[in-house]
Amino acid sequence: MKIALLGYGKMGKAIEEIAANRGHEIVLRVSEDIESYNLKEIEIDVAIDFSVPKAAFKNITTAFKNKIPVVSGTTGWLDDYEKATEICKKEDAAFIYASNFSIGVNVFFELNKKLAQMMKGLQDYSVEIEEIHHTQKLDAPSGTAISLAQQIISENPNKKGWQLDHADKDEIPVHAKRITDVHGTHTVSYKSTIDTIEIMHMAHSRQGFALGAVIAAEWLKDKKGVYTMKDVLSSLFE
Ligand SMILES: NC(=O)C1=CN([C@@H]2O[C@H](COP(=O)(O)OP(=O)(O)OC[C@H]3O[C@@H](n4cnc5c(N)ncnc54)[C@H](O)[C@@H]3O)[C@@H](O)[C@H]2O)C=CC1
Ligand SMILES: O=C(O)C1=N[C@H](C(=O)O)C[C@H](O)C1
Repeated sequence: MKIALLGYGKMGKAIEEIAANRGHEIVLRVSEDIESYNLKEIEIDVAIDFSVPKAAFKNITTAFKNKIPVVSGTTGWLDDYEKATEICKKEDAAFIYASNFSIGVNVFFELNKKLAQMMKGLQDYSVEIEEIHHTQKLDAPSGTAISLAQQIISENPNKKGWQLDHADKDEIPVHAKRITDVHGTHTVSYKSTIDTIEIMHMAHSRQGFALGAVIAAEWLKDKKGVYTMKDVLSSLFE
């Protein structure tokens, strides 16, 4: 598979290594807007975008206009997600976005939904989310923490939204901490005066995110349409 890396930072480099181990070729490494490249001149099977919030939408939709399938893991640009999916469909391209490509986190997402279903009627418990990441991270809270909050909100009619730190009773407080060299730790806690129930995922490196993104790219390569990581991992969750 010929891969274009949109964003060649920490994740771009981790993906390069895993892609090479799986027999793929990196044909383009981009650290600026892809409008400055003539994509028609390069043979690309799939683009993998791990860049910066301000660049993601333009780079992803430029790839769609060149009929290149896109796997995107960039966080912090999701106000434009619906617009991106419309352009994908209009251009008959293919797209997977995930706030977290790690297979472990996708299992954690399923646990989070199940736990939220079980806890929604237990009014003595209050729910909160904590995420910890390295100090270079540009966005807060993390995309993964937002996904976790949205999953709880979908299951629990008493929760209408989320807020960083100080939340009203009908909102979920999300705490974002920045500590050197932490790859990504997410905890969902339900606390009462009697006890605490917690689920936690801790990434030990960037390998899990990178492997998940390459698996998603292999799965998406010959497809059209808009998908999620749950589609990619459907056989795991049957
Ligand atoms: N969905 C997931 O599983 C994961 C998502 N992420 C997200 O991926 C993104 C990148 O993370 P890192 O690699 O750690 O960040 P990084 O800061 O190491 O790399 C970002 C790269 O984007 C490049 N860039 C800047 N402007 C650009 C433009 N206009 N077009 C293309 N590239 C441009 C920068 O030169 C830099 O090399 C972040 O949004 C992060 O939250 C990170 C890990 C896992
Ligand atoms: O920036 C990171 O590093 C990460 N970002 C993603 C997020 O915002 O959820 C995923 C992972 O936690 C690492």
